[in-house]
Amino acid sequence: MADRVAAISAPGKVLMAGGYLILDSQYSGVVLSTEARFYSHVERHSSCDDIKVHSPQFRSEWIYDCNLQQTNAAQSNDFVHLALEEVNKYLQYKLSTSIKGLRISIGADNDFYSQRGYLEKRNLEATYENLKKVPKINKDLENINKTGLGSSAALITSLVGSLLLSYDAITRELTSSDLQLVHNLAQYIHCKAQGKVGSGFDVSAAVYGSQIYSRFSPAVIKDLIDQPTSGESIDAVVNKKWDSSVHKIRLPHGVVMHLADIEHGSHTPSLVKKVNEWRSNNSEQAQEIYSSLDYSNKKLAELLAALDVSYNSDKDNYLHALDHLSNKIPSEWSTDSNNAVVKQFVELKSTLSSIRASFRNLSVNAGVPIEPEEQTRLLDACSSIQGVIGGGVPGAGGYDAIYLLAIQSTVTATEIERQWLAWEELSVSPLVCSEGFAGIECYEFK
Ligand SMILES: Nc1ncnc2c1ncn2[C@@H]1O[C@H](COP(=O)(O)OP(=O)(O)OP(=O)(O)O)[C@@H](O)[C@H]1O
Ligand SMILES: C[C@@](O)(CCOP(=O)(O)O)CC(=O)O
Repeated sequence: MADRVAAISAPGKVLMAGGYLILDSQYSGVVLSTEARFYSHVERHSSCDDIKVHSPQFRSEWIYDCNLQQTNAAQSNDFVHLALEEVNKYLQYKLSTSIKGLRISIGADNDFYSQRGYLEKRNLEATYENLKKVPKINKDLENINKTGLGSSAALITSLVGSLLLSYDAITRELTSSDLQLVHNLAQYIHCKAQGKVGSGFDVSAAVYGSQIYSRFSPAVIKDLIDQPTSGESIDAVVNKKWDSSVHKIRLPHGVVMHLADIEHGSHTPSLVKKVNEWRSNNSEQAQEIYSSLDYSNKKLAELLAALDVSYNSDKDNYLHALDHLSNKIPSEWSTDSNNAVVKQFVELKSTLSSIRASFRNLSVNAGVPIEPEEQTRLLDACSSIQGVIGGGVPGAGGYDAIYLLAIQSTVTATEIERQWLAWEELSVSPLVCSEGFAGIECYEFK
């Protein structure tokens, strides 16, 4: 019997707008958290000292002694190990307690990993219906192929959160100071585990949910990254307010995100390296493209907020506008309407298309396939489906994935799925999750 149980989940992320720009703190990005979540369940047992971490999807268990040395032969998991070590140092310094006697279980919703192999083996197509029938936290994966939802950020965030909760370093209410602590600890642990300091939007989405994000200065965590850490040095960094900024947003009422995983992937760090090199050698041209991207990214954020206001101030008119648009193919949407909400939706459509145009411009000029031609053809075809507002390549782009925003309707969802599954140039398959809005949450373990 466990003496104590703590369980915290954290969502995945989709960076709709702001890829590359958000590496620079003067720009912001629009990031949505997903319904797909990562779960960490921690049991405390006074009858033992060792720590066992079980991951059914990785079909692995990692066992550590009370000095956090791994004692079993499983291939080490640096993300899990570092999270345990750093939280332990923090708790020893802050609460004079060491972590020991733990049974931890970590699992992710299926969308974090491609389920194609599992379905193929059963001669099933990757339709929404079949994907929804795959057993929750499916263990039967021959290969773990990530879909780009940010598994390591969600893993570290949920694990750090549930460890802190286990030792009462945060509360079940998840107050703003609790969230700040989980964010700051998870953020630097994730950077350290990945061996690079990115913008941190993935950990921020895992903690706070859908948001407009601008990054923290890397200098904030420099000491923790460059040197061996101690409880004192960790405490000095994690218990202060950082200079990142988070403004909550959500998708407007009646709008859903459709995500597709593309089999042919891209290596994000190489894309980032090439874009940064090009930017430093072509500063004037880069500034022009970054400014136009920034303009459209900000416009997107403004429109999402404005549509939310429109819905809350006059629901009938808003629903009427949605109904009107959902019955038309996108090329027939027109700003001529005298309905202000229709105009906002038409602007949303053209803003998504401007973001894509600027990304293509960046692709051509930097010589980096951010929206490769294959994705252009796919996105163009999807953008002409009735009820689809627009879409793009999330995050760093490349061949990994696409997202679409669409008016919520079964007819539209069915047509999107049909088109993806029939697409021949690329192997495209849907994920089942849409936007989730929320960040970390306590959950009851069943
Ligand atoms: N279910 C899991 N169980 C244990 N460890 C996991 C699990 N999921 C992810 N991890 C850890 O996260 C690491 C992957 O992190 P990495 O930073 O390479 O991917 P990522 O950028 O988060 O991927 P993506 O955004 O595509 O999901 C794995 O090597 C493993 O250590
Ligand atoms: C290119 C970049 O801005 C976004 C990468 O996003 P993703 O991992 O492709 O979802 C890098 C970063 O923000 O750390």
